[in-house]
Amino acid sequence: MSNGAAAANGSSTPTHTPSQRYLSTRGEDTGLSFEDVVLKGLASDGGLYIPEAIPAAEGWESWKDLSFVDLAFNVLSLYISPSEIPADDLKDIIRRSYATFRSDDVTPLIHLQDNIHLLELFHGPTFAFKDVALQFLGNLFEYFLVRRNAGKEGRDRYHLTVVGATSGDTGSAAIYGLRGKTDVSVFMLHPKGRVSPIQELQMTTVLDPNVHNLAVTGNFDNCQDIVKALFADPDINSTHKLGAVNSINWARILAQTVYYFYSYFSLARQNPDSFKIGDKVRYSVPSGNFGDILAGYFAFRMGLPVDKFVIATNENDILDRFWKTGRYEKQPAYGAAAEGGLPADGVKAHEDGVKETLSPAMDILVSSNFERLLWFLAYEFASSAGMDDEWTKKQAGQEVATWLGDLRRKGGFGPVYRDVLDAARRTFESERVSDPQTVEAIRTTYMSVGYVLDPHTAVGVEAAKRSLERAPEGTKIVSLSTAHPAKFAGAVTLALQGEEGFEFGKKVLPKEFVGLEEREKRVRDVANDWRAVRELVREEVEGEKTEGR
Ligand SMILES: Cc1ncc(COP(=O)(O)O)c(C=O)c1O
Ligand SMILES: N[C@@H](CCOP(=O)(O)O)C(=O)O
Repeated sequence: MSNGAAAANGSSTPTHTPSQRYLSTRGEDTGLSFEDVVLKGLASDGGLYIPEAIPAAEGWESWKDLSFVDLAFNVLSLYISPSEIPADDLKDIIRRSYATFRSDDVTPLIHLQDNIHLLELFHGPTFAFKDVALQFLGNLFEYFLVRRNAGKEGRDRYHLTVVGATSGDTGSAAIYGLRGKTDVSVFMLHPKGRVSPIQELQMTTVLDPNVHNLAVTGNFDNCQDIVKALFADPDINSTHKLGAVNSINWARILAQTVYYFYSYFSLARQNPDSFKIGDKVRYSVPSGNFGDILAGYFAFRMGLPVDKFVIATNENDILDRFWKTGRYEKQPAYGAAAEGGLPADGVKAHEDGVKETLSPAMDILVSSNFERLLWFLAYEFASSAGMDDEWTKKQAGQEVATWLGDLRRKGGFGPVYRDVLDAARRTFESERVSDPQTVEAIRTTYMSVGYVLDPHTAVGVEAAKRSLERAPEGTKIVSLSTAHPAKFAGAVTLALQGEEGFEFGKKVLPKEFVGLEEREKRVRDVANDWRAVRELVREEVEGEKTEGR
């Protein structure tokens, strides 16, 4: 499969290159514009949007000294036609999105130890990597809505009803990206009692009238399923324009692609003697919904020299099991949980199969973005038949629809064809990191270099170390640091309590989090029932529209 995999297919958007037109992974929606897919979020056939072709980043080497904002403009313009967003407007959206970050580098790279560098992605407003995409997406929604609503009044205005699911971080990042914006209501579903106390406070202390926090009796996957059920419901879709902030929204993946390029150039700048532009780098990515690592895959397919992506999972290890067995199954047929009862490392497994770990944002049973990778793997497999591009794409869409149908009906699919698995293994490898190993990674990192890792980042660092043991001598790895440690006080304190010089309040806690628990909160409990959520959404949006917001 080449970088510019597609030829133009006679789509309805002739001013767009193939990488600026979008199709659904399940094959039924094609030829959509960037604005269409950003506002729709999820395709009507239940699939996720992907560009019809991955563009080659021609001359990417010359981007090496660009600021984050200028680099972002170069990357994003390959996927967004200037006929949709003129260049100056896109530059302005990007500039405003990253002006809210506490670091001039936006996503600074630091040397951790040996050949491991950390890509710090938590310098945005909510101290999590999600801000990189959600600050941008919030401004993008606003841009499209202002344009659509020019000269319109009252009920003629396009009102976006954002519904999202969070295991902790997407929620606050989306809320901070959208709070107070005109013509948008935000409904954020989190699993009640299964996000960290700081994460919960970050969401529930935002009192803007357009923000609604819903605590669902259930797990993250139940929240994600409710969101998908709402998108699939013709009833609410005819009365409300639903919008997505989860990584099912293509703009989330696209914005995250930028920091793979940026970190690559930072690595070259910081290591002039041992890493040159053109050398291959390895990335370790703490993974749950597979969005962050998929953004890296796009950067790689655009031409960034990457030797491997390491998928780092916690004990909710559906991805790790896929890479080991070729089977994608909610319930493991092998490994700790299959050995009967609680696994040896003592993690609590809920009846629903999701384990409650020290890295709760990754407590996810089914990784929604894996579907996008599956499409590219299926496309590559189908292209060996030597048919034309239209046939090949159709075939890929059908294959994905069959796999996802089996996942829904039978709880899993696979083993996939050997060639598909081999292709997945050429670009990715995987590691599963248990809670005790996570604690140990936080402790040993602190003891050796004095750096405090958050538990998700620790999963990535532990996987990075294991991967380097297999890698060719001198390989450099960038491990993604996806959240600030202060968001996960329990895990960090468990690992570091009593260690010399460690004091959570002084060493870890940023001033922005002090006093959060004293603030007023707003949250509603809801059952794990998508119809009940639908009625609540209707009621609230009606109220907002009546008040003219
Ligand atoms: C802190 C943190 N790390 C890692 C992840 C996993 O990222 P992804 O879901 O994109 O795989 C998440 C949640 O998405 C997260 O919040
Ligand atoms: N870990 C996420 C779960 C939602 O994933 P998303 O990237 O698809 O929004 C979270 O913290 O909410």
